[in-house]
Amino acid sequence: MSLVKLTGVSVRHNANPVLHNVNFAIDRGEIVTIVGPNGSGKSTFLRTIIGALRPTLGAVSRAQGLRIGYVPQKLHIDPTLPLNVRRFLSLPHSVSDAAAQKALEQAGAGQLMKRQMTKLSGGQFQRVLLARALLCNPQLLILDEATQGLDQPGSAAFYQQIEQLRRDLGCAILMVSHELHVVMAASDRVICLNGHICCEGAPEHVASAPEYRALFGTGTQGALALYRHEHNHSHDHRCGHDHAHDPQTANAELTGPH
Ligand SMILES: Nc1ncnc2c1ncn2[C@@H]1O[C@H](COP(=O)(O)OP(=O)(O)OP(=O)(O)O)[C@@H](O)[C@H]1O
Repeated sequence: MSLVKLTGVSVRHNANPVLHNVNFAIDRGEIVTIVGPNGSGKSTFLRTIIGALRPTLGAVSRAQGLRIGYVPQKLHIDPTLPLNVRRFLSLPHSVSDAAAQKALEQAGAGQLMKRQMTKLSGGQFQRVLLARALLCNPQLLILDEATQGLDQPGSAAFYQQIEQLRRDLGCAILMVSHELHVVMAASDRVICLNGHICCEGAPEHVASAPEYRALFGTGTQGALALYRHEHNHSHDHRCGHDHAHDPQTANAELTGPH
């Protein structure tokens, strides 16, 4: 059974339709990335999955007792507030030193326990948010533009950490990102959202889909290939070559264009 399943889900904000007839499921251990232009409903989609928003039509089902870890798009911390990482991880629920340290290590931030939150770099801050999401030992980890503001090497390192987490913890990962060239290489499946699911499939397939190209142009595919090439050299667990790309085959394998 899927961890979360959306069937015919539509969502309105006030009277405005934001999501229309969305069908989606994520299984254990999968990494799924949502891409889409600004205002296309990505955050609304994630908030519906978490249960923070109710669909106006359709149904959301979750595996019983599902544990979800959520890394938000932004988190503002009052710069005048003295708050170190250890105390931050105990908000709102107190956690042990051992649990806090373990979560930080899983997030690649094992040295940050005593640091002030407001003194962290952008990349360190995101890793602490990730550690906080890991405290519940999630079966599904959800990240909303988690690398906003990081430079490209910082983003690439962050997403490699995500892949490592999937290997170590076996959790499924659902993330939103604009950084297609970095994120797509780490994803099993990419969904292109623009109020509805325009197209979905393996990263290379979506990158060549007409619906995707209409929204994002054609420029990202070269960057994707470049990233994948570099990525393979630094990680010998992946296959060491790129697969020849045939747009016609790719399009044939896409599901659900509307
Ligand atoms: N709480 C709200 N009340 C009213 N309208 C909202 C609310 N939240 C979002 N919207 C509207 O719903 C639409 C989709 O917003 P959403 O934040 O889901 O898009 P997004 O794809 O995540 O955007 P971005 O890439 O800019 O973060 C937008 O038009 C937005 O203005």
